[in-house]
Amino acid sequence: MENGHAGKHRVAVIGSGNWGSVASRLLASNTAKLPSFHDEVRMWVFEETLPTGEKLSESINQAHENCKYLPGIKLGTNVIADPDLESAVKDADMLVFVTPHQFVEGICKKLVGKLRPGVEAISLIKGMEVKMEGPCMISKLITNTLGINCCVLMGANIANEIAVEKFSEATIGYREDKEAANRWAKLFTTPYFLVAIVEDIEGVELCGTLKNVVAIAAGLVDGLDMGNNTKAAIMRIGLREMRAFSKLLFPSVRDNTFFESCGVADLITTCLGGRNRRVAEAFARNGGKRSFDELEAEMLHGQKLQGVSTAREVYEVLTYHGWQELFPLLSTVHEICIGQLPPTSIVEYSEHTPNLSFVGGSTPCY
Ligand SMILES: NC(=O)c1ccc[n+]([C@@H]2O[C@H](COP(=O)([O-])OP(=O)(O)OC[C@H]3O[C@@H](n4cnc5c(N)ncnc54)[C@H](O)[C@@H]3O)[C@@H](O)[C@H]2O)c1
Ligand SMILES: O=P(O)(O)OC[C@H](O)CO
Repeated sequence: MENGHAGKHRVAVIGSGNWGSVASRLLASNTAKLPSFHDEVRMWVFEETLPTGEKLSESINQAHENCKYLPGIKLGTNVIADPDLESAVKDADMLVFVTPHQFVEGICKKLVGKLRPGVEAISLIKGMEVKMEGPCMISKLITNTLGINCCVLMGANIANEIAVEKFSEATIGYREDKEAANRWAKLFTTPYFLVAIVEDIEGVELCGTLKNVVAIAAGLVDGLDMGNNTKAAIMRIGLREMRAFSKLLFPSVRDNTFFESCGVADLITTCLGGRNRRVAEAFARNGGKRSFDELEAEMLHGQKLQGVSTAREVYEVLTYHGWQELFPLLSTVHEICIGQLPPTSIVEYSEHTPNLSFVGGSTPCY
């Protein structure tokens, strides 16, 4: 990879929410130490005005802290907030995408023709888009729009825990270019953040995407006070549907990927401590009478859920293929989110759960 900066790579982070800020902090701690990287990490900020009247980007650069999305944590003096997307990426040869998935397509369109030649990307975004042609993973959207290689990094990574350097693992998914994956792993690895690489980009990205739908289901059972056994059942059925759905979309997806941090570990941490779970619990406690949008705004103060929109996107794919009955958990979550079913339905479908063992097994049924 040619970087044109006297051998040093320049990193830019596109996104400055909760995980975007933590990822910038982690990367900046490494770029300051590693000789093959330029110290500065430029972080694109979707600009907003704080209640004090100050601009968020100015506040970050003054206090070295993102007081809205990661209060109380110093990011490092080498994290530079930049509200101008074009200027944030102009010198970078390593781009980290970490915005809520619903914004990435618009961002990519703005970046067309603005990147340095040979730039590489990684997506930390958990989500997908559904197009006329079918589902499109975010890494593919980045590659298709910008014509650049894009790996993914997913895992059991609740940002607030990584912000205070509690031990976590993560998984980088790549397609063919192992050297690029290793470069990203070097940039992300710290003693408290251990990264493995896996040649299964779709498997890794679908794990990170689909677990958010299962987390909504886990939150619903918490809100219904169903207890740990029910939640464990939801997680087991959810994992099984995640694997089956992934393999139907991409037969190359590997079973082993579900045993990496991006798979079972992320599913567990999200169903125990994530935002999707928390808001879904409140939704069930309110008997489904207050919408997810309303609860998200009230509880997350600008942070975004990915599970509700992902449930809708997955449902579109299931409906298109006539697969709803094969994926009762994934389908039911969407039907509850849009108010078509009550929250209690989350445990009512399970007796009809079909046998999904055919997917990737010896008895294909279609
Ligand atoms: N927070 C976590 O613990 C965590 C961990 C792993 C992965 N992720 C994933 O990372 C991605 C980003 O999440 P996050 O936690 O950094 O964000 P967030 O939910 O904390 O913050 C929302 C972000 O969206 C920005 N935004 C609002 N409107 C926008 C617009 N119109 N255009 C562009 N940006 C806009 C806000 O400025 C803010 O930076 C998501 O896909 C999420 O699933 C999050
Ligand atoms: O808080 P959530 O539900 O968006 O989940 C955060 C991360 O994806 C956990 O790995």
